Amino acid sequence: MIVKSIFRSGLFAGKSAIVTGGGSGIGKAITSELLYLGCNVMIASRKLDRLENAANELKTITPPGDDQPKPKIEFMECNIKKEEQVHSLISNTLDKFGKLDFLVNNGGGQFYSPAKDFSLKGWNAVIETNLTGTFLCCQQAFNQYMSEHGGVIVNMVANMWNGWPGMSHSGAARAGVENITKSLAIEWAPAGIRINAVAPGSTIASQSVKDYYKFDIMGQQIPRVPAKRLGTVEEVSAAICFLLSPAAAFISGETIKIDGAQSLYTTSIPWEVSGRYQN
Ligand SMILES: CCCCC/C=C/C(=O)SCCNC(=O)CCNC(=O)[C@H](O)C(C)(C)COP(=O)(O)OP(=O)(O)OC[C@H]1O[C@@H](n2cnc3c(N)ncnc32)[C@H](O)[C@@H]1OP(=O)(O)O
Ligand SMILES: NC(=O)C1=CN([C@@H]2O[C@H](COP(=O)(O)OP(=O)(O)OC[C@H]3O[C@@H](n4cnc5c(N)ncnc54)[C@H](OP(=O)(O)O)[C@@H]3O)[C@@H](O)[C@H]2O)C=CC1
Repeated sequence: MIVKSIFRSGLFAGKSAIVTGGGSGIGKAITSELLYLGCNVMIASRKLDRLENAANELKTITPPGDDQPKPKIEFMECNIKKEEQVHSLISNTLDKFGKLDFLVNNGGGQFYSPAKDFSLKGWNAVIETNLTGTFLCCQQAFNQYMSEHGGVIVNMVANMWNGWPGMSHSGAARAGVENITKSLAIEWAPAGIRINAVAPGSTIASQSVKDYYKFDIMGQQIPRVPAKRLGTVEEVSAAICFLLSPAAAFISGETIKIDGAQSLYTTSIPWEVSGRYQN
């Protein structure tokens, strides 16, 4: 997978980024585009073998142009739910690259379930992954580096604007991420930090979605999207690179929806309200 970019070759030359969940799906597309633009990238998540495979695949990416230095890709295991592992992710990245300009909090996920069936363990797993994990990465990046040097952070949320029936744990977590994005945009502005979020519709045809959700959850969505098509991982990556770039120098605390106007039109899951609720 090599994502070409509409951005200027060398735009991020010499910069350094962390992409959580960078070994698959949207995260892999972001990593690919950052490398193409000259940025050194650390990818991190729970599954080391997948990270290693992705790093081997993506290490061949070279920015176009004879005068462009070749960016480096590194990988490490990190469960973003675990504070000590997040601490190590930031400190190892600083050891490898000497700096941390960009943090992309892409790692996350959930499982489909009616709210009445959640176990507390399942609820906590999703909140800790998406909300607490994103917060820990922001906090460690700030405390170990960005408080002194500035930086840019992009958080991943989802189409939870009208609730997220069937994924209400994740909707709650993502709404929390959207709100903390605003709080930190204000608290950390004096340090020269910008922090924004992107909200893909439930329509980004990543390989993992196809693998994980056994029924055709994506195909069902197409009639519910005004654009009448699914989105691509490259379209999410492009929005993130825009937010990381100087083109977005005066944008902070904002969330960009990448959903072909889906969120204006329907809820994000084909959920039918089928009669009166029965206990
Ligand atoms: C129309 C909508 C389309 C989709 C739009 C959105 C797409 C995406 O978000 S793309 C991302 C696709 N990938 C995923 O969503 C990842 C899949 N989920 C996971 O990897 C994990 O479940 C997790 C990240 C959400 C949590 O992982 P972890 O912290 O390691 O927790 P465990 O897997 O150990 O599970 C703990 C606990 O949670 C309950 N649980 C987990 N899976 C399910 C399930 N499929 N159904 C019901 N409950 C589940 C369960 O209680 C687990 O405990 P145990 O029973 O003791 O295992
Ligand atoms: N595809 C879509 O339509 C949408 C996706 N999103 C969100 O975008 C992000 C990327 O999704 P997508 O690429 O489609 O799916 P993926 O499943 O490919 O991406 C999720 C990534 O998060 C990583 N991850 C999950 N839990 C943890 C954890 N505890 N610690 C560290 N890393 C973790 C996974 O790696 P590993 O398993 O190795 O830990 C994986 O690389 C996710 O947050 C997803 O929820 C939001 C809206 C819609």
